[in-house]
Amino acid sequence: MSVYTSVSNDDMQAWLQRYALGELVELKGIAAGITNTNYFVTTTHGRYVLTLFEVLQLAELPYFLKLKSHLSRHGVACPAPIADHNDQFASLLSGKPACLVSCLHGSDVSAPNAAQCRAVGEMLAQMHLAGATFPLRMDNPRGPAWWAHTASTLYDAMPAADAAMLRDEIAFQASHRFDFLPHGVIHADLFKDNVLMDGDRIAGFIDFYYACNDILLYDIAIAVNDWARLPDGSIDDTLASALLAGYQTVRPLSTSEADAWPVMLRAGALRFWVSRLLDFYQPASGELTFTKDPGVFQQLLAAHRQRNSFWL
Ligand SMILES: Nc1ncnc2c1ncn2[C@@H]1O[C@H](COP(=O)(O)OP(=O)(O)OP(=O)(O)O)[C@@H](O)[C@H]1O
Ligand SMILES: N[C@@H](CCO)C(=O)O
Repeated sequence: MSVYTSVSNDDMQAWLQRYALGELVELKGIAAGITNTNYFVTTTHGRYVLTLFEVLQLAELPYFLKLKSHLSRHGVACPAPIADHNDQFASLLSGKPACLVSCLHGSDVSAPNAAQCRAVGEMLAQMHLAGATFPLRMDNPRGPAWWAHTASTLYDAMPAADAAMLRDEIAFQASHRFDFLPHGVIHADLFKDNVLMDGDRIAGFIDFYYACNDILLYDIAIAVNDWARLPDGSIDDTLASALLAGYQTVRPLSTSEADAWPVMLRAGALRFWVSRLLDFYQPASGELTFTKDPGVFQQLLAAHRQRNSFWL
């Protein structure tokens, strides 16, 4: 149960007075989720999701909440943050930065079908277009400088063959930069558990807390690496093609983007191999996150490195 911070009904009712949302009817902890504490909040006006941020600080939230607000205002399926009477999206509750967002009707899927992958691709492209008018900027905190530095702290702890592969891929990526490709706001973590589906329709993208400015194609690669990945670590070409086809109904890829695709898939796999290795070898103190298997992304990266033909 990921309710790390408890909120009493009295505290919630008092905090709700900051909003034009009526009176508290029910407060129910959400079991899913790893990083933050989430509750369903029912008031006399409707149903919302309360997030208490366990890691991010109050001052770090405006970029992410303003982005969600911008995207939602542009019709991208994602929760809309609710502003309080001070026109703020976040304030402290039970000692933690907290916000309320609209509640979506959907749930995440673990084994998506092609129609769902197509819908994800289409919505991702809509998000990329809508992001073009978002005025704030955020550098990618987990880009090439981060993975190179992080890997340097891990090599000694890793089996020699794995460390050699990691070194080799980091050198490969350093010699294949695509900074000339279209950039914009990317989600950067659009895994299956960060999309709520309502049948084959997207109810909403969630968890924008790695969103940043980076290469748009990289965002597609991250999504394909999770949405089309089979339990054995290989990529299902039908699902990958469906996601890319959906994307291209909205934003067709250029020849330069198509040429960069195999390298970008490797970059997406590398980024999550490194973050999972970091969690595995150097778990943060006061650990709230559950370690996910780094081997999955090493396996995927190895498959991408061996493959000669791709879907673009
Ligand atoms: N706006 C929303 N509408 C409906 N349900 C939501 C909404 N936001 C979150 N949820 C539900 O809460 C669960 C946990 O949310 P989320 O995955 O964002 O948790 P987290 O701990 O903040 O992030 P993570 O698990 O990625 O570290 C989701 O799987 C979903 O079931
Ligand atoms: N989606 C990430 C975790 C959150 O960043 C992973 O599966 O490693």
